[in-house]
Amino acid sequence: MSSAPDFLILNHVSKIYRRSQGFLERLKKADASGTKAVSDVSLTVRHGETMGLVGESGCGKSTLARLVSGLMEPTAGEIAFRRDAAGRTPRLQMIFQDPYSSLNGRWTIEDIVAEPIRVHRLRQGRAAIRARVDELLTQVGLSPADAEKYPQEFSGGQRQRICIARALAGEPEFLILDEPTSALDVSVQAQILNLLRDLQKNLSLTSLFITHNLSVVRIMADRIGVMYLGELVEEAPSEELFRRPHHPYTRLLIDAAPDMDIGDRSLHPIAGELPNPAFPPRGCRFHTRCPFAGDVCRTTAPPQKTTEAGGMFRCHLDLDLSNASANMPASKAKTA
Ligand SMILES: Nc1ncnc2c1ncn2[C@@H]1O[C@H](COP(=O)(O)OP(=O)(O)OP(=O)(O)O)[C@@H](O)[C@H]1O
Repeated sequence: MSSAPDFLILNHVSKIYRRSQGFLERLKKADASGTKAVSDVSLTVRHGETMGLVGESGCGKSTLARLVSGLMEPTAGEIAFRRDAAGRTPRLQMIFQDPYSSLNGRWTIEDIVAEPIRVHRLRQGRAAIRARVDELLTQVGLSPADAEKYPQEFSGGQRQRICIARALAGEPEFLILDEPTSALDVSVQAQILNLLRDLQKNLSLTSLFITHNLSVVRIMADRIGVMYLGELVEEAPSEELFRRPHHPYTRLLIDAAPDMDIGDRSLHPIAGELPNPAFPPRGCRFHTRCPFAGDVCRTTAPPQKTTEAGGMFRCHLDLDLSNASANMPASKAKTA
């Protein structure tokens, strides 16, 4: 386990999106509390570490990212960053999925990348700012000559490089990456992931990396948290999570992940539908799709268990999922 100091701590964080109910919903006795997008999530990110967050669409990953970034307040729980001697929280930047909509088409690349430098007063004077823009463009694999151009003159991968340069321009200590390669072609995806990995190493950034694709997060993250219907169901050092997953959902995500080495593009879907997060199943939220679910899973929320490798999981069962696919309930359940 890393001995680095704690950088970010989430303590029993929840977020409910309230909504007004229609007449029919009241008749059906629908849950008035709204969508529980994030439910009682506790997590620690250490200094210099990349924490990956993975789960299917709708599991609450982006909501968690927005809570951590301060764009939204949690309904319950606390989010605390390590502060420096002056009591300041770390400078934070975000990189989003869609490099098309996140760049202003009327601004030149120079204006876009220079904006955080100006806002945070990181360089003084036009020449110094321009020199820094050139340096950043080079760092992300673009050319200083690109500074004069506009976003629409670039491909998706190049636009994501511009977004990365803009994020780095703010000299962040903490980076939130929300599906930064999901909108890109698979070959471009690999280039951007390589770039991000090099930057992480060279700039020793602490980051939260969000994706629905376990293959991607495996390349990027030191630790991985797996979310299902708003809950963190497993969390472990990356290699450990792949070597010995403890939660059936993690096993299914591993089986669903495309093989990045052979340029596989397809994420094989997981059987069964994700239930509506406004009405999560009783007991273990995953029981409706779990090939191992027993009676206790249908009635009682699973306890949180810790592993020898410094991970945690929430499952009533203690399954050996290291090899067998969870689609085939051949795994040995030691306890039920
Ligand atoms: N502003 C909102 N108002 C109401 N419900 C919302 C809002 N944003 C998200 N939700 C709901 O909260 C749940 C979690 O959404 P969230 O976007 O956090 O998940 P996600 O795992 O990031 O999925 P995706 O990858 O599709 O963005 C979903 O059921 C979603 O419909």
